[in-house]
Amino acid sequence: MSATTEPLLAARDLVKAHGRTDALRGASAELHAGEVLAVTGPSGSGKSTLLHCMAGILRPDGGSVHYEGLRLDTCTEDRLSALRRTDFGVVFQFGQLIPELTLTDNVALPLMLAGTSRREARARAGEWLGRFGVGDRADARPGELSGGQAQRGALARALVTGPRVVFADEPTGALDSLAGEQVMTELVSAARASGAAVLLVTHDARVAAYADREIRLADGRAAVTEGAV
Ligand SMILES: Nc1ncnc2c1ncn2[C@@H]1O[C@H](COP(=O)(O)OP(=O)(O)OP(=O)(O)O)[C@@H](O)[C@H]1O
Repeated sequence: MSATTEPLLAARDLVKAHGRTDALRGASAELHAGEVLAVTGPSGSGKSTLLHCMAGILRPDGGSVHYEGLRLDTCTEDRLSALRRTDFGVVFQFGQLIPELTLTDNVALPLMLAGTSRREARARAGEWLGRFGVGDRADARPGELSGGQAQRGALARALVTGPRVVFADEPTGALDSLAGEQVMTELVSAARASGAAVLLVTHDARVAAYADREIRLADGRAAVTEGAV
């Protein structure tokens, strides 16, 4: 990863308050194409807020977020929604699969929202579920799955559209350490195989060790110089 290439996604001097709490106070981060970047730091340091601002889920109060040529922090909701459907995938701590839908339909949904036919979307969902080792659970609903199986389904849902960036917020936070290691290994290898960059928020050094690079937040801004993990 050359430091001279333009970042794919760049947050600069972000400021964001939640009510009276200053969650970000001048946080900056750059994500390059194809890299896995860990954002670490203690509880409350602003990691999730930074991820949400960089994913266009939250609008910062100050600073900027650039994704390729686009200013995410000022672009329209419609443009942001379209981008989140096509270019971004998200995985959260508790998979957040839709409980009423089967695993296949959960994974097929982002494709269908992007205009793919149901039949084609379900076929591609099935391939991704197989790739993540949960093909045999395709017809199960989330409530019938183990935490690790549900999280693999969430990974499949995040990657099925071929995103350029996967945002993963404590993706192993609800899993035991073995399941967590498996999910991290699968996330990183699937992202590398498809060329997606990963912005990984974690407070766990073992999870951060899967990243190419780490930035550490403290009190809403970068605490130390960026460096290799
Ligand atoms: N929706 C909200 N409403 C009010 N305060 C919030 C909200 N979300 C976050 N905060 C506060 O903003 C600060 C930063 O929170 P954030 O979740 O970004 O930190 P974090 O580093 O991801 O923490 P954790 O590791 O505990 O998830 C914290 O003080 C938190 O309590």
